[in-house]
Order: sequence, then C-alpha cells, then structure tokens
Amino acid sequence: MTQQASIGIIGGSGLYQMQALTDISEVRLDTPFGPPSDAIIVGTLEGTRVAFLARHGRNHTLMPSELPFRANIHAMKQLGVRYLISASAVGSLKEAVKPLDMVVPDQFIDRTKNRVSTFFGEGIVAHIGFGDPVCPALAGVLADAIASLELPEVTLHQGGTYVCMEGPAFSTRAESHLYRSWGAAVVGMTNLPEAKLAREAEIAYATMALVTDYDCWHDGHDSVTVEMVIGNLKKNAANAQQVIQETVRRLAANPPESEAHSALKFAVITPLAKAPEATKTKLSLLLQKYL
Ligand SMILES: CSC[C@H]1O[C@H](OP(=O)(O)O)[C@H](O)[C@@H]1O
Ligand SMILES: Nc1ncnc2[nH]cnc12
Repeated sequence: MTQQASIGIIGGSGLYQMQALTDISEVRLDTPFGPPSDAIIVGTLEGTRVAFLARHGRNHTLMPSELPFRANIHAMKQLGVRYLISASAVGSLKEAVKPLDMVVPDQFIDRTKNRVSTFFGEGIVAHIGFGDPVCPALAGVLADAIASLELPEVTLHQGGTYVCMEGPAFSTRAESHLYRSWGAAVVGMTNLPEAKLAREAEIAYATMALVTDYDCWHDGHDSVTVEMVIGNLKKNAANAQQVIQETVRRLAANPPESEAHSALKFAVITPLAKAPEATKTKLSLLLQKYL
C-alpha cells in the first residue's frame, strides 16, 4: 500500500521518535535529491496518518551542514504532506525567553553559508515569496495548541525571529550579542533551509522551537553545551509530544487554508514549455499542477 499522510513532523535534536504513533510503517524513500535523513515513520496519531522524520537521523549522525534538506522535503511531498511541523532545539537570545519555554517563530534571519535551499536551477528558475517564511495559519494552530495545554513552567512566545547559523560550532559571544542587537529571539542551525524548501514544495511549515539554553551571551548562565541542550530537551520531550498530538488533532479537525499551498503559482519565471525535459522530470512532483 502506498503510504500517505497529510501532516508531517520533523524532529530535531533530542526528538528522535514519536511515542504515541500506532499502526506504524517504516518507509524508506528515494528522491531525485538522494535519500532523506532516515526512514520516515508513518503512523496514526489522533486518528490521522502522520509522517515523522528524525532530521539528524535516529542516531543523530548528520550535522546541520550535512542534512539532505531537499530529500527530506521531497520525501514528505511524496507522502502527500500538506502541513509540516518542525520541532527544534534553540538557544535563547532574550532574557524573557527561558530554557524550557516554547517559541513559535514568525521570521528567520539567514546566517548559513553552506546549504542548498532551492529545488530549482538546471534550466528552471523560480522565486517564491518569503516575506512570511512561516505559514501564519499553521503557526496559529500550533500556538493555540501549546496555549491550550497550559504546560507547567512553559511560557509560550508567539512570534519572534529565529537566526539560522551554519554551525556546527555554537556562536561566538560577539555573534550572540550581534543577534541580540538585531532583536532576534532564538538561534538554531536547521530551520531556514527547511522552511524555504517547504514553501517551494507548497507545504505549509511552522516551527515549535524548544528553548534549551541562553547561548553564550548571558552573564548569569553557563554557555551552551550539547549536554545542556539534550538535558533540557529530555525534560521537555514529553511536553513536545503532547503539543504535536494536540496540534495534529486540531489540524485534522479543521485543516486551515494556507497560501503556501499555491506558493509556486506566480513564482516560476521560466516558460515551462521551453524548459529542459530532464529538469521538468526531476521536478515533476512539485510542478505537476503547472505543467
Ligand atoms: C545539539 S545542539 C545543536 C543542534 O540542535 C539544534 O538542532 P535541531 O534544529 O535539529 O533541533 C540546532 O539547530 C543544532 O543542529
Ligand atoms: N545556542 C544554540 N545555538 C545554536 N543552535 C542551538 N540549538 C540549541 N541551542 C542552540
């Protein structure tokens, strides 16, 4: 049976599986961009089929710069995913955003240097709109789900800017202060390429950013370490799973309209009739509505 799921979840550092899934299939997909980070687990949550992928692999073997972002998003598209929720560990850049809090970012700043963040090229050019890099409708459902759970000791911050850095080293103190001076809320290493590719694939994307540390700017707190990130995520993993479950319940009951679902309508500038056949074939899953 072809596996299909309209909701996808990409779990980051510390979130390598979804315990509540039932009727699980482990799906290994290939894509024109190579294999995804790992097998995708398709299972049932709140009566709905969902697809879960561990972004760094289930044994965390891939660095942020090594992540096959295009394959991951293409694989989600192959499964029929229309709403994609990212769960990601982040460092806080604001006093009021405390470790264990949750942020639903609405903006990104790109500080990556080494990522391929588009499916296009090889004779087909497209420029997607990215003024609102996160789907406001999906982000709203996610934030409402977090708020409704009234999780003890967790403050929800709805909106905020996520700085996406290259890594794998954490920031210098000067960089951390620079990001603070820009008014950014959190820093991580993965979400921006994912959001761009999801938009090109016409998938609504939003992030649940799980705050694990104060990076290295805060005089009153130790600088970030992997131990700190994973320790705080372990404390919060059960909360994260509850949030995902509640978000899936709400999405399934009331799937929102999203502009992301027609993001390519006016984005492709190359006349497709004149585009190279090989590239049209490679991108056929994304372009099929427009061919
Ligand atoms: C393990 S700390 C740094 C690592 O954690 C975050 O990962 P993800 O976004 O996948 O949760 C951060 O982006 C870095 O990749
Ligand atoms: N301080 C930090 N910087 C970058 N990525 C992170 N992921 C978790 N904490 C982080």
